[in-house]
Amino acid sequence: MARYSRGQVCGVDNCPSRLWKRVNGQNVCQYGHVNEFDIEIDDEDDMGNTGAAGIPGIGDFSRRLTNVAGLTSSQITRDKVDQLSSKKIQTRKYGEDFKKLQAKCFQIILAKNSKFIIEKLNLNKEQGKLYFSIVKLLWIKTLDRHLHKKSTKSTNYSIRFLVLINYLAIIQMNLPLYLSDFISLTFDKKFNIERCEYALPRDLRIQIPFSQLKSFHSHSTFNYISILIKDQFCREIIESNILESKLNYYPLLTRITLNLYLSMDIVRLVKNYIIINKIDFSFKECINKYHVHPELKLISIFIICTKIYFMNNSRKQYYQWHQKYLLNDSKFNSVDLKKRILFKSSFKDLYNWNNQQVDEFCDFYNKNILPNVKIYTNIEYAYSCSKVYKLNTGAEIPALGLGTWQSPDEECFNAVYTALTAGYRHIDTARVYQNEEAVGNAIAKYLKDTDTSRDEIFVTTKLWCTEVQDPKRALTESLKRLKLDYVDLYLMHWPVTMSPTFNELFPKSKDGKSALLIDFNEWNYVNTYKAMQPLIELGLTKAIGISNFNIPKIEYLLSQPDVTVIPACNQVEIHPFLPQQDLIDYCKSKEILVECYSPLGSTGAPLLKNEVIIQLSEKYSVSPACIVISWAIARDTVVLPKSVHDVRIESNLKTIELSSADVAEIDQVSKTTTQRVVNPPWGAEIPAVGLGTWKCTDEECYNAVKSALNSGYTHIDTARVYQNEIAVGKAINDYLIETNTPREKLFITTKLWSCNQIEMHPFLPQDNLLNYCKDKNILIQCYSPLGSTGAPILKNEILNSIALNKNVSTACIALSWGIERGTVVLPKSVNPIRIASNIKTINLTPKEISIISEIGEKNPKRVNNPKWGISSNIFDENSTF
Ligand SMILES: NC(=O)C1=CN([C@@H]2O[C@H](COP(=O)(O)OP(=O)(O)OC[C@H]3O[C@@H](n4cnc5c(N)ncnc54)[C@H](OP(=O)(O)O)[C@@H]3O)[C@@H](O)[C@H]2O)C=CC1
Ligand SMILES: O=C1Nc2ccccc2C1=O
Repeated sequence: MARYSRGQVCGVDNCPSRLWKRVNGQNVCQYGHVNEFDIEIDDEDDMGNTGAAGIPGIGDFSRRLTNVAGLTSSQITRDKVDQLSSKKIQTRKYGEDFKKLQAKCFQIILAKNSKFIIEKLNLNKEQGKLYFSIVKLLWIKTLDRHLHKKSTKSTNYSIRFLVLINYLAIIQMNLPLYLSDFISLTFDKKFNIERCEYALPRDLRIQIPFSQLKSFHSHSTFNYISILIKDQFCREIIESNILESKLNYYPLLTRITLNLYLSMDIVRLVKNYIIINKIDFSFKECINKYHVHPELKLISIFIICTKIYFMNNSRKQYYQWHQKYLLNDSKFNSVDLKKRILFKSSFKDLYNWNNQQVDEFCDFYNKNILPNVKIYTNIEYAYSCSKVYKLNTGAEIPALGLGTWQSPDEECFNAVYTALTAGYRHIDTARVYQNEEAVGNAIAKYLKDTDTSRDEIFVTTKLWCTEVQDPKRALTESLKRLKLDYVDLYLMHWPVTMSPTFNELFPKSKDGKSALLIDFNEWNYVNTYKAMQPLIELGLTKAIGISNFNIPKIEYLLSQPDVTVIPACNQVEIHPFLPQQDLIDYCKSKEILVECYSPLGSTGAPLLKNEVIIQLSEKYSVSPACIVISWAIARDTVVLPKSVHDVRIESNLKTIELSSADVAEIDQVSKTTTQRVVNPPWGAEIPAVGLGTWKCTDEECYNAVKSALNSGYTHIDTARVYQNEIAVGKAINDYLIETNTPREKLFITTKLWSCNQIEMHPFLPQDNLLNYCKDKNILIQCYSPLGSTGAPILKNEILNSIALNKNVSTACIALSWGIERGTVVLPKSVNPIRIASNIKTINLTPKEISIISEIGEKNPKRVNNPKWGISSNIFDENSTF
């Protein structure tokens, strides 16, 4: 029979045995625990220099943690569980057994917890091992005190104690994680501390007496924090182990300042601030009155002072500091210490470290590991955005909200719940997103789960274009889906009216190509807005607003006599590719808050691939999304990033303060890339007859345009090269004001110099080109439809005879021919009578059309052929010049 040999502590069920023997090729301890791993028997050291899987130094304890976590499945462990199960009634009677069981459970959770934190902080293998070593150190110390010393007072291990262990482990390591962050981390739904016994294997769980279950539970964040802070045990640890009853802020402050490579001037600044303002850092304060944790207090003051410091110094200094910080010092030779910690130190060493050694370790950690820790969102710079604006109603609106377009039901539910849990207080949805129900369910669940009051969350929905004629019914139905009594903001989604229906969201025109729109005169956005105004009084919404409105539309809306409520918001597409500064300035002047939709460039988030954005994200060590979102916040606009991924939802909430130079740099991005991503195919209409304006003086042009508009033209054609855009613009604007006509009733064309509007008239029918363009769905606009100066077309005998026959003018025949062929004609005239008559066209028979076309087919005549000074003819079909 094999003899027992002395080895490392077994650790399974906190078994203290060090005696091992080999049974059937496995190591079995004196109490029957089997260990699957190779154990160095006769190793004097508890941890030894040999660990699991051949990793030197650190590992055995981790292995023990994982062993008990049920991640291995040795037969003996199973037998032991069976044995416990069969004796469960008896086991429950024994307080001491329960204490051990609890300790074991906590150890399991601690292992899971630690793994979670390693994952969350994205620590690499080496960093993870270091982290584990500190957790182990604290855990063993605790076990030692509470279990092995067998104090007469019965000590239950509660979940708050366990959490505290992890937190203390973290602050010991100087990880950039503070109490509030940590607590929210523990409340992350991936790490469900509320019912943490469910983290245990079932067999173990059933061992917990019902009367003790509550020690595994926690109820609300608030309770949780207060218990955490009040708990006698925690106080003991805080006071005796980690910090004094009053935070000695000076070393911590110096350390932070040095770690961040900041000037020691900041230490002086903070110190003066603390002295002048008599800031108290005692823990008692925070324990008794639930004040801010002293560390957090210090950090806040530190941040404020650093900001003041940089504000009062040159920008250059800030850049120099930032470069230094980013570069870090790679020169620090740490090999020895690193070796010592990783390879030479045993558990015993760690256990016996004095304060100086722990400090040394922390310094090493800070200087060599921390700066390399690539945390997705830089906790040191990025903070959960808590900015709010005041609406013109007096209500507050959180600057950052969750977008939900293209978030299908189930994903949407998760996204909204995750967002609210992460701290979002603003959700944007719309009737047309077809997810109001999911949004409502998530909000309802969150409010119930967390006992949060409805008025803490800002909810926006939008009126869809098919329902604009009955906004009261539309909103009532939205509220039903949202399970809310009111929304905080109700927006007119688009200044567009579609054929009214509550059953279909996208009724199409007969050809199926475009949305089925209602004529502007029949119902337009002014009617819609007026119908929305009473919704506030009815209590269905706290505010109303608009979306997708440009300046002329807002101007027109506000100029209407019965528009009495200034829209609270205008939600429009804004991102660095489409900054719309003019619109923002205009809205600000009218006290309308701008909300930016598609802030990342919508589907596929194209903004995040932009070079300027990427460079800035590297400079600030944050994600590109953080830069784009922070830019919107810096411009005092609301921003609505959408995501259905938890990690993105959480990180999108964290914003940074960009320097004004960087904001200005992002403002310039649109100079190289301009892009509107949301442009629904509403299918704009183009009036078949437009007024041509080439070759007339400013005065003639002004009068001609005015006269044309007064006689019913809604289409005016001009061009940069006609040098009359100012006159055309003045005539149009005067007309709009005088007749109170909205801008969108008119169709205005201008041309980039060298555009491809073509010469086309009966002398130059260009059938090939016409058919080619028709095939490609390109609309032809005919310039010189009467043959330009002198109108030679009007002298043509064939045209004259047809005109005579039909009792109309020859001009009418030439223009009607153009329209019948599906082209736009642009006759120019400065004579009011001619202008008025040119808009009147008639139908021609196919025969008449082909007779007219034959005029030019036989002998085409071009009247406009500028001398470009090149050898080839620009109109030659074989020339690609
Ligand atoms: N009033 C209006 O007419 C309009 C309003 N809106 C509103 O604005 C909101 C936002 O606009 P939207 O067009 O959705 O687009 P966004 O600009 O918010 O971009 C969303 C896209 O970016 C991805 N994404 C989100 N966060 C990140 C990240 N951190 N890193 C990488 N990719 C990321 C998302 O993917 P994933 O989800 O897979 O994470 C999704 O593909 C809408 O959801 C809607 O509420 C939008 C358009 C029009
Ligand atoms: O919210 C919207 N997002 C969109 C994207 C494309 C077209 C229309 C819309 C919306 O109305």
